Amino acid sequence: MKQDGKEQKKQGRSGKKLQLYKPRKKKSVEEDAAIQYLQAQYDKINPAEIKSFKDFPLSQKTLKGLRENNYVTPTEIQRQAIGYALQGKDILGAAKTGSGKTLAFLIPILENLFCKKWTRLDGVGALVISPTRELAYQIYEALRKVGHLHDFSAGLIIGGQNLKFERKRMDQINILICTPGRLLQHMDENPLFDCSHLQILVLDEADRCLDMGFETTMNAIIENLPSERQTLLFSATQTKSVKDLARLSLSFPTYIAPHEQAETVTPELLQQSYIICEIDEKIGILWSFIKNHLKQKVIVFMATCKQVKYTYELFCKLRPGISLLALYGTLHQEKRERIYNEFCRKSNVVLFATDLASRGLDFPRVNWVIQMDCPEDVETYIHRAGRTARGFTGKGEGLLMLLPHEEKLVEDLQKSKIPINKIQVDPSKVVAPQRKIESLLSDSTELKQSAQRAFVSYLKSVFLMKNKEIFNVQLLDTDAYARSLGLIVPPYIKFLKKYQYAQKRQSEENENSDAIEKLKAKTMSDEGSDQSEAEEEPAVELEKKLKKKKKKESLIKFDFHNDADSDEEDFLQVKRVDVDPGDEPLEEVQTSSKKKAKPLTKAAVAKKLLKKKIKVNTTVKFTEEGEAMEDEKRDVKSELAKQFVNENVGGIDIEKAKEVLQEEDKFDKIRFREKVKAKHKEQKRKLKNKKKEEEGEKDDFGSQSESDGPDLSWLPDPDKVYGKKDGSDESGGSEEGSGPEASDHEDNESAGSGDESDVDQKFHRPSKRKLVESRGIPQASVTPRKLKKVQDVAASLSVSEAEALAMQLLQAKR
Ligand SMILES: Nc1ncnc2c1ncn2[C@@H]1O[C@H](COP(=O)(O)OP(=O)(O)OP(=O)(O)O)[C@@H](O)[C@H]1O
Repeated sequence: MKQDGKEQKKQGRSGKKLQLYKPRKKKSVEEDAAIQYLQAQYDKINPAEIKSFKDFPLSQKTLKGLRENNYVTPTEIQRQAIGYALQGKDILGAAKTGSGKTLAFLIPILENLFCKKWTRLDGVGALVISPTRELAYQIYEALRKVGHLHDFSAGLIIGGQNLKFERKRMDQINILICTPGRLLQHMDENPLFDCSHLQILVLDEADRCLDMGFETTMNAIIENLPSERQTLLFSATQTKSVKDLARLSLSFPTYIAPHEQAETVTPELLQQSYIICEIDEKIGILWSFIKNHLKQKVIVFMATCKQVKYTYELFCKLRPGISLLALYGTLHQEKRERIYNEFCRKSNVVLFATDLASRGLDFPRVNWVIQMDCPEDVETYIHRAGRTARGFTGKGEGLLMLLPHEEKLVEDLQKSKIPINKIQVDPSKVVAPQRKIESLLSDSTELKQSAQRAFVSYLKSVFLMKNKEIFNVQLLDTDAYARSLGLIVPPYIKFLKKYQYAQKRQSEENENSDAIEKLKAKTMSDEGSDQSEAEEEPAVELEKKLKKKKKKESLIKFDFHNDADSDEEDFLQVKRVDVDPGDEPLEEVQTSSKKKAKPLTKAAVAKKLLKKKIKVNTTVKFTEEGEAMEDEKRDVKSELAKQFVNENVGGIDIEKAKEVLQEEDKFDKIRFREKVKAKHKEQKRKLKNKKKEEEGEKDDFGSQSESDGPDLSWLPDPDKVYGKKDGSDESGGSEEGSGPEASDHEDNESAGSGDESDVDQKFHRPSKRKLVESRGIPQASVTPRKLKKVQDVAASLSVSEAEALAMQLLQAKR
């Protein structure tokens, strides 16, 4: 059927072809004859009889191409697979790494298209899909070398290249080598892309192409391909999954695994060993290894791009004395190609790489493969290790670094027929450039950030691994790992904290549900006896409470969009899950979201204080106007203390501090004495005021101030006029006149004197001293203001009035 469709197509275009191309009648007759002969031989192929490529019924162009590249004797997989492939069978090919699987599918492709007289105008006849760009490039190069004598056009369609350029040429390509993503892009977007006449589909590293990572892409690609085609699957770790094979709709595939009965699944000349070390020893061991293998070609595999990037940057700065290269997925395509070619070319070089370089890449003469981080599974180990000891005679060594709890992997390796031996590291030969790394990091923020990223990405990769028996992030000494990378302060591992928190919650929930179960069980067992309803309540109640708690918790779930590894800031979003909004108040959510706000650490507080230049443990008092008052106690007075404060040196000099305190003590004593004096003065003043007040209350004239009321100092001194009554009057001063007796008399007087008594009460009673002064003391000694008052009052009263007033006063006194 395939053949028929092809023939029809060719006939339909034949007229056009003759006009465009030179007639090649003679040549085509010869070719037809050759093709017929070859095709007739296909059924007779016996792999056991094949000694060289010549023994296969191959076209002269292919044989010449092989010869030119020194391919004379086919490898085991080539011997067994090529015959079946030429017969048009679907193949599942599994063979050790470096055993020549590439030629095992390239030769059948060339022969298939040759026999079908495929031309440029026939479009895509063969499709080879590879999981990585580098591998696709390598296959393309191998095809160009072996198939250059054929007239087919070949194209490499991988990501990171010029899409427009590829688009225009897609309709002219006969053999297409591609990666899944880019192929699907052309299938979806490029109207010129047509693979409806595809003859052969090849999946190199088939198990990888069909695994979870490429599942949807591959499914979409397969849907676009004609179902009538030959399919060849090759890998060192071939899939036998019925599901995978069903996806590809293989028709009775032939399983070819020449090494299935072999003692080992890895190349015979590959010497494999492993060491057990602590996580913080890895960098030192790697550094020492490189320093001891300066004349070798080494590949170092790590778990993540960020680790590769950091180790490369760090080791470049440490200058080990050998070329260093790094190959990982996030590099620009051009750079990836340059590094790939450079590593192929050089002989004394170290390549740090991710698993991007673990499959299929055929770097020549690699001496060592170091697996610095535990491989995900046995398959990954096989592919990584297989980058050395390739081809017929290739030798090589592999070293696997494992953490103590990762040693379980060795059992799996040995079960999978991988001969691996444990070796010990000679500690005397391990020199970790720890100090140098730390100083490099302190000098370069970029390098430090790179280290932080490497740290987090490694932990995350461990966390995401499926095999939890081997990969357990909880068992890692993260602080030690951070230190080994040169990070004195280990970065915050957000995703891990989140996970630990979730786990804690889970265990709490489990405990609670256990408690419920126990209570329920108890209730059930007691049911036979006299069990009241009230006694059943605890289990039910507890369950209800837990349900309520769960509901509350579901309200306050947060969605951390950007995870630990992301360099962006946190973005918190409240996510309400399966909750009836009527059940719980909104406040609940809000308060909880506040609680979830970033915790204020002591370090953060200290930073804030430093930034705002706030002195801790100090009290600042403010006036009512809001002005800061100086704290006298904290003011230093002595010169020595001032000097001490200004020096502001870290640490405490006890002796000097003592001297300063003694000096300050003197000033403190003076200050204290002054304070006591002031206090006494104040007390005296208060007492005086109090007395004055009391006096004022009892005073007939209602005023204590000498200046306030009318001054009657001009009146004659009653003592002088009437003689002294007793000695106490004089000694008591002005206050003596306001005794209890006087007040009694005043009361009586006021009762009988009518208006006059009212007038009396308005005037201040002058002190005896003033009365004396107004008479005897020269006027110059009286203050001008008082003098004026005296004059004013004197002027306002007539002599008789004044005398009457004086008499009244004297009577009252008596
Ligand atoms: N018949 C041969 N004679 C000599 N050298 C060969 C032959 N076939 C392949 N080689 C060489 O062996 C090396 C490994 O071949 P190839 O890359 O095809 O191995 P592979 O089985 O695909 O390995 P992997 O599983 O790692 O992809 C290549 O350098 C290739 O040139």
